[in-house]
Amino acid sequence: MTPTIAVSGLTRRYRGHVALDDVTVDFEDATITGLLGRNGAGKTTFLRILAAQEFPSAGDVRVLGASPIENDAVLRRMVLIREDQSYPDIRVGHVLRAASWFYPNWSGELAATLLRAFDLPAGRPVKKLSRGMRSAVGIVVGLAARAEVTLFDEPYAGLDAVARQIFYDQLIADYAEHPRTVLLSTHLIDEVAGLLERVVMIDRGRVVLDADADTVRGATTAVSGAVPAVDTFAAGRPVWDRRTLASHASVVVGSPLTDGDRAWARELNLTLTPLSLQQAVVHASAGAAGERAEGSHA
Ligand SMILES: Nc1ncnc2c1ncn2[C@@H]1O[C@H](COP(=O)(O)OP(=O)(O)OP(=O)(O)O)[C@@H](O)[C@H]1O
Repeated sequence: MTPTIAVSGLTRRYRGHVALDDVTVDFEDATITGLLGRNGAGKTTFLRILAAQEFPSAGDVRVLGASPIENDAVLRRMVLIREDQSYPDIRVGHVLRAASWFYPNWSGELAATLLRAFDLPAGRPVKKLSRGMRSAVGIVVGLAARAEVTLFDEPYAGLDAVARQIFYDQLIADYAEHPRTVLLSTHLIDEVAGLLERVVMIDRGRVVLDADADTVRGATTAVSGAVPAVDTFAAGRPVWDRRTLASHASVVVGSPLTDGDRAWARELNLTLTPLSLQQAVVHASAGAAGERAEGSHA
């Protein structure tokens, strides 16, 4: 089956700087993927290229089977909501009406529900809204568009914790009824961990981790105890972090543990602590980057 988004060899250079470096990645239909990475990693550039708001220096991008560039038929089936989304000087209700004309799957009912949930005044000019309220308008458009490809780039600037939870709840509820390909770029990994089915981490323009979210979670465990016991247990496993304090050691093991491993850890008096998705992703990407560096030296 053709993937909803197919990216191959994508590179984006800005003068001397490489923002995306030979990225090859696919996204299937009906998946919520977290697009993760540090500041300046290349996430926004990647999403903007998918939405044809930015152009590749090299490589190929297909969205819904075609190039999105100047392709109205594709662009109407995708939505990109950005953190710094700007709107013309019109009222909230007009923004929603314009969006309803553009997006063929637009749900007026969902837009009305979201407007109420975020307590947004339809008659107020967007320019007079607070920063968080402006973000909420973006989220209303992004969800009510029900676009087959839904891209959110850190969409919650200024949104308080309650409003962010409304966003997550509404996204998951509407996605359950109308599955689509969702990419969510975020730094709040643990906050969205429950939503994510897949994580793709970009580091300095390259994909350093692409995995099922549950696999990443299940594959990373902190193991701590007496130094010799920890070292015995960790021998032969991928170790992504190691700290020692006097006779105590703590390592992050980056491979899944079997029941036998757990029983052995108990015998060795070790403490096993599963990592949160955020911690797991940080270690997994550092591990992957390390392997990449070793590979390049080989
Ligand atoms: N128009 C541009 N001109 C020059 N450099 C750019 C341009 N747009 C992006 N870059 C550079 O490309 C790199 C990737 O930027 P990008 O905005 O994609 O990162 P990001 O992962 O979204 O970061 P953040 O999490 O901080 O939003 C950065 O080094 C940035 O400075």
